[in-house]
Amino acid sequence: MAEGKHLRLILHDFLSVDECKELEFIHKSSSTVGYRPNVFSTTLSHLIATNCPHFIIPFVPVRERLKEKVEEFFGCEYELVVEFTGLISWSRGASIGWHSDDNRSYLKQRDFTAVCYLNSYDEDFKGGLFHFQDGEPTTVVPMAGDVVIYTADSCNVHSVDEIIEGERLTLTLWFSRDSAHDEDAKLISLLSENILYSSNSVPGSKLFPVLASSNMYWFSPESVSSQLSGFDICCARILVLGFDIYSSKGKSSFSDFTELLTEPVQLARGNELFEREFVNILHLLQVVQFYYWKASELLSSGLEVEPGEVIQVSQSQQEKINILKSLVQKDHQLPEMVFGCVSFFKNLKHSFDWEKFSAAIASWEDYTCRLHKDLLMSLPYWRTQQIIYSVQFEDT
Ligand SMILES: O=C(O)CCC(=O)C(=O)O
Ligand SMILES: [Fe+2]
Repeated sequence: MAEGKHLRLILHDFLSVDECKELEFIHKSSSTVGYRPNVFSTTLSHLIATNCPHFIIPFVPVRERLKEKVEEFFGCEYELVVEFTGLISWSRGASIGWHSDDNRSYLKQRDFTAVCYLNSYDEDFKGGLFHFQDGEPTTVVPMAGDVVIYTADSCNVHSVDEIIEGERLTLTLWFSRDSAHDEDAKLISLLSENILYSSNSVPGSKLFPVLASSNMYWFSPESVSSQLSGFDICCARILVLGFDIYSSKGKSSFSDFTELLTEPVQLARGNELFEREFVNILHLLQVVQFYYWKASELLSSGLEVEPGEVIQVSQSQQEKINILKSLVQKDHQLPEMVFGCVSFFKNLKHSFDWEKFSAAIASWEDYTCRLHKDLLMSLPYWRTQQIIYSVQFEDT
């Protein structure tokens, strides 16, 4: 049992670089606008709701190791349940003042907190230092792979400085002694519904994401909460990387852009249009984010790649691209201010390659199929044990 009043633990390099990057990929392709201004989040139940239950697989070993650490440090082996797991990112303007994590009546079940940093102070974002009000250490500098663990009560009052630039990303978990707040039980029940009553039960079936309601993706600047300002975050994450989005649908259906994004879309860059269609904007976003996650190894993956045809954007296609752009972002500077980190995007814009992008499509399919297979094999064990854990299979 740890000593002292301010029970806290800081572990360096608890997560590997690969684990951080994979979770970053999941967040950047699945997040919704969060519970506070300039905050975005990805919960596990949201992944299930948007037909991406397989994205839960990369969380499993990390959750397991964190729970073990917390139980060991606080001397409560086998007593805790995970109450909440989420990827949370904060962009420019986000901050939180002094608080403890159980400071609302509906949060009293929270006993312990673990915050894993998935990217780094100064490199990926500016601002965003973490402070404890009392005791040592007073300041934690977020660095990718590090984790800070503390009691959720008033012994560990803390705050986070305002983000000045970039997007600060964490994997945050809360643990509880109260089994009525067990996240696993809820997730297993949602997973069972998702898998058992859909075509997702077929191994190798293609898993395409399904969009949640459009307001979950609409970012509004603080104080203005209408569709007169702001932007769609799925589109914006693609546009800030220097791409354009094309939908072949006629102008008449542009009146409701949200409908448009649930239908097939294509990717353009400069005056080039990639001919292959994606089933919806989330599918396109996943592949684009996958490209940037895996860029350095894509052409050596050994997968058979069907090269996508690239054609010149015609004038009428360009018009549709422009109309769509003006619908999904009311203010052109805002997305770059929210998601941008100037030096990073400058480098990205120069190194894009369509051949690699075709490889990313094949590699993304392979990746999702592997996760899906893992999920289908694990779920029966999870259902029996009522716990989400890493099941060891002989051939994997
Ligand atoms: O992200 C962090 O460093 C801590 C965030 C926090 O205090 C909270 O979400 O309650
Ligand atoms: Fe907190």
